[in-house]
Amino acid sequence: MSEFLISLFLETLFKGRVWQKVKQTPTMAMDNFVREIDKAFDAAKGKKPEELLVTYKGVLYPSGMCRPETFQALDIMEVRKDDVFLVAYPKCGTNWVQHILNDLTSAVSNNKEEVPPREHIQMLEFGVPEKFQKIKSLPSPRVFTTHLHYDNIPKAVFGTKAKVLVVFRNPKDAAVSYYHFYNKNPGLPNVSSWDEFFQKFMSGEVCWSSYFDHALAWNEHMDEENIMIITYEEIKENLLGRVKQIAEFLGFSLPEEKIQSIAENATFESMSNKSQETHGKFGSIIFRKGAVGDWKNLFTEAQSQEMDAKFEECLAGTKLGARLKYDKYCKY
Ligand SMILES: Nc1ncnc2c1ncn2[C@@H]1O[C@H](COP(=O)(O)OS(=O)(=O)O)[C@@H](OP(=O)(O)O)[C@H]1O
Repeated sequence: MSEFLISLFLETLFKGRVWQKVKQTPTMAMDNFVREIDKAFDAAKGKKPEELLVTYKGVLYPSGMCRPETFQALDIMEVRKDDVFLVAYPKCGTNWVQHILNDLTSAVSNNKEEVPPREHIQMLEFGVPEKFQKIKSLPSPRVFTTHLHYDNIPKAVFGTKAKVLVVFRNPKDAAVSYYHFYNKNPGLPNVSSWDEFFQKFMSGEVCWSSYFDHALAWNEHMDEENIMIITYEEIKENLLGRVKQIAEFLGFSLPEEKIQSIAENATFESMSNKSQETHGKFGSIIFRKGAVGDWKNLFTEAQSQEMDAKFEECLAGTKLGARLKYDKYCKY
């Protein structure tokens, strides 16, 4: 089949006119995904800063990716008990852990040759509402990702036995990563300086709202059945061990060599080397540095103290606060 016919076919598929079980190679699915992100990237370039954001139920979102109709359709999404949900505040390691989950679920999937173009639709709040129709025919186990606050995740997710993996990162590195993302991503309005962004981050005037509100909500739910919390720093400390732990949480039994190869494919080096292929123009924006402690290059002493005080006020003495190892990762 010519490239033109393949793209026409996938385009039709994505628009919802045809949706059946389709045998695609991973490369076909990925190429289509990359085309879609590149399109979104180029479309955002012509927009005015005020057109780049949309507010839904009091929370800011990038208008190029999120629309009210999709949030409404998401509220009534059908959830399966073997679905896997990855929840992460922006810049806490979403793409990293999504990659691990995709590899783990592919490894246990019986229909390995059928690779649905799931990358289009994995992020719950992105894209068109029609995608929820397509989602219905995806084979299990399906993997979904979201940056949404606990309160905005469909209740059905917690009403089933679906597994929920929640990723957090220390707030100082998350803020720095988010700052660079705001400035390099044409889909978000530029901020004039780190100082300006720091204040926005602290007050929650950023897309998906306040880091601290997200953390406080998860602190209340982290011990519930089918919920597992993991931190960026824990994965960084021991990638192989964490891949194993995630596989156990999902109830997957895989050979040691498979776990090892999934971990090898999930190193920052491996993912950033392939990022052009996997994420198109967003590749170099998402896979920036992949380090712990980059905050020391931007935070002033006063900003560091302000963050320390906020952490003390919100999360010190909490279970999630302890897991974040604030003193180890956020102090000089
Ligand atoms: N494999 C691997 N190892 C280590 N670090 C990694 C990896 N993959 C992504 N990253 C880093 O995660 C940061 C991006 O976070 P997200 O994927 O959550 O971003 S997004 O909100 O979905 O845009 C971003 O962090 P910064 O480099 O600090 O900006 C990425 O570099």
